[in-house]
Order: sequence, then C-alpha cells, then structure tokens
Amino acid sequence: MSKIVVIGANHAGTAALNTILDNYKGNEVVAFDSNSNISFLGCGMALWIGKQISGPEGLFYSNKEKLEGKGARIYMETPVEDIDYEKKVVHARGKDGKEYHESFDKLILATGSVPIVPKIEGIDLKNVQLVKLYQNAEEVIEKLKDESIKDVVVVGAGYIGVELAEAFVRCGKEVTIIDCVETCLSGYYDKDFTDIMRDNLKAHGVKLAFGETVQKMEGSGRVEKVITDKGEHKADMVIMAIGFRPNTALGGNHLELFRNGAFLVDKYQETSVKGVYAIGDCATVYDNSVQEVNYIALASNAVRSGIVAAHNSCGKDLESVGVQGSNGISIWGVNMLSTGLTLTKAAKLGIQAAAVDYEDLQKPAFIEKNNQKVKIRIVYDKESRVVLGAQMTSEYDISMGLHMFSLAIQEKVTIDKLKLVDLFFLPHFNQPYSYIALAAQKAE
Ligand SMILES: Cc1cc2nc3c(=O)[nH]c(=O)nc-3n(C[C@H](O)[C@H](O)[C@H](O)COP(=O)(O)OP(=O)(O)OC[C@H]3O[C@@H](n4cnc5c(N)ncnc54)[C@H](O)[C@@H]3O)c2cc1C
Ligand SMILES: NC(=O)C1=CN([C@@H]2O[C@H](COP(=O)(O)OP(=O)(O)OC[C@H]3O[C@@H](n4cnc5c(N)ncnc54)[C@H](O)[C@@H]3O)[C@@H](O)[C@H]2O)C=CC1
Repeated sequence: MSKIVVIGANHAGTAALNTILDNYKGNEVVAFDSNSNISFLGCGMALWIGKQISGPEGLFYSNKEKLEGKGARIYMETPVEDIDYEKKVVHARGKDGKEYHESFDKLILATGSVPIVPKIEGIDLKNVQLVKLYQNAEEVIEKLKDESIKDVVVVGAGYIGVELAEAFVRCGKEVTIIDCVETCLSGYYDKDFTDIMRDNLKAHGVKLAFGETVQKMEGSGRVEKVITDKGEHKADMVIMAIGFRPNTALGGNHLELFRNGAFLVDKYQETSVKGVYAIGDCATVYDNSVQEVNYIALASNAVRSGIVAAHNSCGKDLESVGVQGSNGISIWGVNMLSTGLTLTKAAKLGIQAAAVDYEDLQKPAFIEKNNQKVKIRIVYDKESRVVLGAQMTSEYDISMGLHMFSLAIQEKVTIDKLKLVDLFFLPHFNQPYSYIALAAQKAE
C-alpha cells in the first residue's frame, strides 16, 4: 500500500484519482485543489454564455463528495504552497489559514495552466476578463446583464476567442476580434481553411482586426477602448484569450522543464524526479506528428495523461501512445477539425511535407437533404510518405473521419495506404468513392 498525493483535481487530476480509486484498492489517496469546484468543462463556456445551453449544471462531472465516496481525502480551496521533494511532504494552506502537511510515496502534479496575461497598460481596468474558470464564466454572464456593455473586444482569435466571439454575437453584442497574426485559428489550420472561418465570422457581423498587436487599454476605471499598433477599438468589455502557459511554480528548481516551462515528462508521465508524475496542461506530451516532446493544452490530453500516470504510480507499467493534438471547433454550423501538422507548421519546422486537397459532397448527389460539401487536406512527409496531419471542414458532422487520421499519424501510416483503404458505403452516410481515398490518390 502506498500513499499517493494529487495536486490539482480538475480534468487531469480527476482522471488520475478515478483511475487509482477504481482500480487499485488499499492506497491512501489525498488530493488538494485551490479552487472550490472540480471538473468544469471549459468547452461549455461559450455555449453557456451564448445561451445555447440552459445552464452550467451539466458542465461538471465530478465533485469532492463523489471522490470521497470512493475513498479519497479531498481538500478544496486549499492551495499547495510548497513541496519538499527530499522529505516527500507537501505543504498546503486552507482558506481559513489552517496549514496541512501530507507526506507521500508517489506525487502526481496536475496543476494545469493559466491564461497568458500580457503586461500592458490598462490590463487591470474593470471589465477586462480572463476566461478559464467556472467563476470567470459566471463573471462574464453577470456583467452582460449590464445593458451598457455593447461593444466586446476579444483579444486572441484562437479556439477560445473564436468560440466566444460567436457567443457574444448570440448575446446581441458588437464584437471585434483581434489577433496579432493575419487570420484566425492559425495554430490549427492552413490558410484555405482559416479563410473559411474568417468569412464565417465576418458574415455573422464580427469585426476582424487581424494582424494587429494590442498596445494598451484605456478607460476611466472601466475599459473603454483597446489601442493597437494599427488603430483603436471601442470596448465595454475585453476578453483576453491569447493562450495558456503551464502552471509549474511548485516544481521549484527540482524538476526539469520544457522550453515553455512545462514539467518535462517521459512516456510514463514521470518527471525528472522518480515517483513524481505530471499530467495535463502542466506537463509535456509526446507528439507523434513531430516525434518529439511538445506542449499541447487540451482536456483530451489531460484525461489520458491522468490515466497513464495513475497506473504507473500504482506500479503497473503503462506507456503513453503519444498524441497528435487532434482538435475541433464548430462555429455557426461550420465544423472544422484538425490533427497533427498543418503544411505551414511543417514548413516552419523544416519538414519536407506535401499536401493533397479534395472537395466533394458528403453523400451521393441524389441524396437531397442534409448533404453538405466537405473539404479535406491531408499533409504527408514527401520522403517517407507518412501522414503528418489532416484538416477537414463541412457543415456536416465529419468528426468521426478525423479520428482515422489521428490513428494514422500515431501508427505512421503512409498516404499510399489510404488510397484504397476499405471505407464502407451507404448513401445515408457517404459516397462509394470516399473523399478520403480520393484525396490520398492525388498524392504522386
Ligand atoms: C474556455 C475554454 C474552452 C476549452 N475547450 C476545450 C475543448 O473543447 N476541448 C479540449 O480538449 N480542451 C478545451 N479546453 C482546454 C482544457 O480545459 C484544458 O486543457 C484542461 O482544463 C486541462 O486540464 P488540467 O486538469 O490539466 O488543468 P486545469 O484545468 O488548469 O486544472 C488545474 C487544477 O489545478 C488546481 N491547482 C493549481 N495550482 C494548485 C496548487 N498550487 N494547489 C492546489 N491546486 C492547484 C487548479 O485549481 C485547477 O483545478 C478549453 C479551455 C477553456 C478555458
Ligand atoms: N475546441 C477546442 O478544442 C478548444 C481548445 N482550447 C484549448 O485551450 C488552450 C487555450 O486556448 P486559447 O487561449 O484560445 O489559445 P490558442 O492557442 O488557441 O489561441 C491563441 C491566439 O492568440 C493569438 N495571440 C497570441 N498572442 C497574442 C497577442 N499578444 N495579441 C493578440 N493575439 C495574440 C495567437 O495568434 C492565437 O491565435 C489551447 O490549447 C486550446 O487548444 C480552448 C478552447 C476550445
């Protein structure tokens, strides 16, 4: 029997705790979290703010009681302040100031990430909002009740920014989205695809301020405008969504870090200190598309890395299969999905990649209803011909197709293997000649 302490009990921590508690009886399991809630699905934030769901209740899948019912001891609103890696003790402090000291045999760090906050003038003005926690969503919804909030500026046109831009338009606000890059979603898609999302945002009335760098915010107490290098934008509320950074202060000088400060872990989620694991947004992943360690903050990675660390901390060897960073977004019915490398990213990394594109209807033309166009790009290595990435977009739900590409990258499948791959056909779903195979056949 060993004593396992988990620090952070959101998606990664909860996955680790559930795996330990469900599969390995008899361990002493203790977890600390500085927040007052567990397992808030940030992915539901835009749906909640945009009134596409009736409330936040369904956005939680765990809590202190559930985990304690399985035998863990959970301290909420109790941040861990320090870890003695030599003596193997964590020191935490509750809301009431009470100190807690827990020894450990195995330690799992699941301290996640925090939004990046630029050090610019005006960042502390009222109504400049971060969007990470359940409480942040509550704050935004509360503020939106104030009818004098008419203009909302979203800084960052990545996944959070684009989702929230839609939500604010749905709330009847005038929305401007700013990104320092010339387009939106540039971290996930090539230009042909980002152009589609750009046009989608524009068609729904979102003002685009791409290729602009925010220099400061102005207002008397409450934010009134955002000043960029190219102009200024009226703002009653500003949403900062320019990415996450790993929250790794507890590593001190003890744990080896990745270039962005994430805990560097091996395929067993173990850090540079034996018996100390790190999972989720505070840790690195092994990225199969580049065959290197990388940092990709996603709930899907958090959950899987939690499961891997849990088994290893309990003595069962389980190696991670790595990730491809597979992801998706759905904005006013335009679905976009990507996995692995875009052509742009491959070029930046000096990888000799090529891409094949194909556009078709999802189903045979004689299917007159619910039969939308699909656009696909497959990126592959010119020399080895191994699939490195894929991007897909449609108003049809094409999400299951992307999973195959995620597996193809993981298993190093070549583009040639996809040319005649057995893909079932039924007109209710697809065409006899699949656009996946037809795209692959374009690879010379
Ligand atoms: C608006 C939004 C939408 C998103 N949508 C998606 C999506 O659709 N799909 C997807 O895959 N991902 C999505 N993500 C990303 C996803 O939420 C994160 O990748 C995920 O939350 C990571 O989980 P985690 O448990 O590793 O870290 P976190 O969620 O950051 O949790 C870390 C936990 O550690 C606790 N903690 C930190 N420091 C301490 C300490 N010193 N002591 C005690 N406790 C501590 C925190 O209180 C927190 O509960 C979204 C994120 C946001 C904000
Ligand atoms: N659908 C999904 O899977 C979702 C995933 N997430 C994940 O959560 C994490 C955080 O999301 P985001 O904050 O949206 O990060 P992101 O990495 O998706 O986007 C950040 C955007 O901010 C821009 N940017 C960076 N610095 C800037 C600056 N100083 N000024 C203006 N623009 C700047 C970048 O060009 C980029 O477009 C990501 O890892 C993301 O993948 C978040 C929401 C939904």
